[in-house]
Amino acid sequence: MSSTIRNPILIGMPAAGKSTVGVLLAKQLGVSFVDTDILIQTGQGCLLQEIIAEHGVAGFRAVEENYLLRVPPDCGVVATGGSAVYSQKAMSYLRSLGPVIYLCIGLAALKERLGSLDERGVLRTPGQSIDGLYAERSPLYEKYADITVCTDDVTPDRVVGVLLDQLRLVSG
Ligand SMILES: Nc1ncnc2c1ncn2[C@@H]1O[C@H](COP(=O)(O)OP(=O)(O)O)[C@@H](O)[C@H]1O
Ligand SMILES: O=C(O)C1=C[C@@H](OP(=O)(O)O)[C@@H](O)[C@H](O)C1
Ligand SMILES: [Mg+2]
Repeated sequence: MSSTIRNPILIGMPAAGKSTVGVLLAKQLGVSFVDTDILIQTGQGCLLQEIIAEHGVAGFRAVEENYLLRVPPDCGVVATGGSAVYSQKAMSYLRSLGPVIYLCIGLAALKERLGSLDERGVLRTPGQSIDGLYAERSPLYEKYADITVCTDDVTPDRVVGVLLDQLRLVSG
């Protein structure tokens, strides 16, 4: 790794930009990039939506936890799926690998970016609204965050710039 910054772990709501920003950040740092959604899909040999359809919300969480716990220690930047924070065990493990970065987004901007929750395969209880999901998850993202960066009205490149400044501050 080109600096003392170890394995930044990105968390946040679906469509906050974890996958988009993660790969750009990895390129800037000269390190690898892992998207845990891709780890799950390639490991299971099917799409996330298919896992959710077959095993339900609780089943998907169990599968996801298993893959999060197997993220290798020197993996570079990690983009998690939005539901990663439901596993305290997985979050404790990921926090041991590097700083956890919460990419936050306001509810209005999220609604514009997100589109259909079902098409994106977002985990939720039947009939749960975006507002309900946002209220349920925001405290979890805040609880695990070492660094929080807001992404409303900010381009992905600019988010990476802000993040690099913050990471250098915490890494000394
Ligand atoms: N900072 C940003 N500003 C505007 N659109 C963004 C930004 N970051 C990501 N996007 C767009 O939002 C969508 C979701 O991004 P993605 O990286 O897949 O989010 P996540 O991995 O958090 O679910 C994509 O269409 C992406 O191009
Ligand atoms: O928030 C969620 O419930 C989910 C987010 C997805 O990842 P992104 O956050 O990258 O969209 C993916 O892990 C899965 O479809 C569940
Ligand atoms: Mg993603």
